[in-house]
Amino acid sequence: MRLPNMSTNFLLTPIPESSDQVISKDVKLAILGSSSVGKTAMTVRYLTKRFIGDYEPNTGNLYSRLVNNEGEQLFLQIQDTPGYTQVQEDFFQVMDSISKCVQWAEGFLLVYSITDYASYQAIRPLYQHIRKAHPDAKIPIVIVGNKGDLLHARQVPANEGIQLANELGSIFVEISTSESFQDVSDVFQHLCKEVSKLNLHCNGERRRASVIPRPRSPNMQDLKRRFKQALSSKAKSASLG
Ligand SMILES: Nc1nc2c(ncn2[C@@H]2O[C@H](COP(=O)(O)OP(=O)(O)OP(=O)(O)O)[C@@H](O)[C@H]2O)c(=O)[nH]1
Repeated sequence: MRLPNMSTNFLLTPIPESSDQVISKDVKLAILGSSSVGKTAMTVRYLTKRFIGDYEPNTGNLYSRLVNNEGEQLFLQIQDTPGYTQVQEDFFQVMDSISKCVQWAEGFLLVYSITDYASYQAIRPLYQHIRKAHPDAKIPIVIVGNKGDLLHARQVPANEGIQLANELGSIFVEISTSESFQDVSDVFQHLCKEVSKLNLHCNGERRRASVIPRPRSPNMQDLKRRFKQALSSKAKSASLG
């Protein structure tokens, strides 16, 4: 599903044309938070390993990638969402695209900057928005305190992040996107794993692996045997009648 009003930025690894295997799992993640907390930087860091300093304010890009998560191949889509502040002119438009994104995604990164207390305060309403949209589902959510390298400018103590996450029942991690690719990667990988587990659970069946073999052509021996069986039971019922 494409989200309306959102451009698509495909950092796409081509899907291999394997003869007898098809990719079976989609994982749809969304990254939400106030403006300038580092949502785009985090996403690009995860997908390219690089930290790129400056981005245009983002209006909502969808990134797609094939990833390997603990041996399981996933078709990962990450929706980067526009940052919002409650005073901005296009607040309702932004909230509308965030709402669509919240409906669409299966796992969420809620990001604030440790240097911006208001961005921390935006996490709870975003969290409630997600819970409202998915009242019955145990949607995986990770709260991320980003810009952990800017300790001199810290406005949000780490224990406030921990406290909020405990209260909301989600996972919390403080990271620096600029300093650690590994930390960023761990967050995304964790969320992929949780969504993938949940999908298994929700489908009510254990899918054997991330790849499902294409159906094979019918077994001729088996067809002949069943045909014979059908003929003999017909013959029996004719002789009885
Ligand atoms: N020092 C430091 N700067 C960071 C970090 N992560 C992001 N930034 C910087 O923060 C600024 C905002 O980053 P973006 O990724 O554009 O933030 P965003 O949340 O996508 O912002 P919007 O597009 O407005 O929603 C950029 O100048 C980044 O270089 C970090 O971990 N440390």
